[in-house]
Amino acid sequence: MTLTIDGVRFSYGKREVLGGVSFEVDSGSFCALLGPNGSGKSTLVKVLAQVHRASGGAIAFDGTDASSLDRRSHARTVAYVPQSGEAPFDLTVREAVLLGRTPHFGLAPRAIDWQHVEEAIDLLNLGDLVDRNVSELSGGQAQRALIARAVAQDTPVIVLDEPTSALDLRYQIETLRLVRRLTREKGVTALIAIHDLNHAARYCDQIVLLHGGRIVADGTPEEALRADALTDVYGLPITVEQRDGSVEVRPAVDDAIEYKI
Ligand SMILES: Nc1ncnc2c1ncn2[C@@H]1O[C@H](COP(=O)(O)OP(=O)(O)OP(=O)(O)O)[C@@H](O)[C@H]1O
Repeated sequence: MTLTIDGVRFSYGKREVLGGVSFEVDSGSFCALLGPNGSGKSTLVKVLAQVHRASGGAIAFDGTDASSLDRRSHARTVAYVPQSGEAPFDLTVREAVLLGRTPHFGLAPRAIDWQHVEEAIDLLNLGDLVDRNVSELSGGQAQRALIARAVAQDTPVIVLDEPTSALDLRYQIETLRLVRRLTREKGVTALIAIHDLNHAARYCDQIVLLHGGRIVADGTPEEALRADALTDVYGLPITVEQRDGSVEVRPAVDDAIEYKI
């Protein structure tokens, strides 16, 4: 399913934080949304998840305007992985993952719903934790439960807000590989807000770079990750090299120079 974001604007009160954002993610593509703190990544992901309503522009799924979908149809189209602090705390892991199935069933979950739940639990390696309360989990375990909930939702589009921020290196890589697998094997269209430029370059097909609520680059990792643009956006010298078939981004920081935080 093609995701089209066309001139999306959003303001918190009077302060505009998305100033007309437009890009498209092809069906079955894995797109990284990059940009420094405060550039608008989470806000855009929340607009896509209908947590926030855009003040201008439009979002479409295969040409269907998102605003024409009711809540249930939207939830059958887009799964949202929020940041780990937003986990549903009063539930067990299994119950939290089952929440992902609520757009699909009526009064009670069916066998097919439990099948999706068990598959997602298995994929995220949560088998030992299923009966634990989400509030008792570590940040990374709770983050995996949120990802499992979105996987169980079994939607053609998935949007993830820094899903790897609380994960150790193994689970960062496994999560990125899992999302990429969903794109490759199930044709899911994925958009991930992420800070690690090298992980984005390695696992994603498309990079969208945001700065101050506007897009400054959009393309393949090779096209979008340019040293001059990154240096400008992140405010410190950055070099970009090709290594092992992937783009590698490195800060070229001179420790003698003071950078303002
Ligand atoms: N609930 C809110 N109320 C008011 N302003 C907000 C709110 N949430 C975010 N902002 C502001 O909107 C801007 C964009 O924030 P957003 O969280 O979308 O950025 P981000 O790129 O995801 O940042 P980070 O990398 O730090 O997570 C920031 O200036 C932020 O201060």
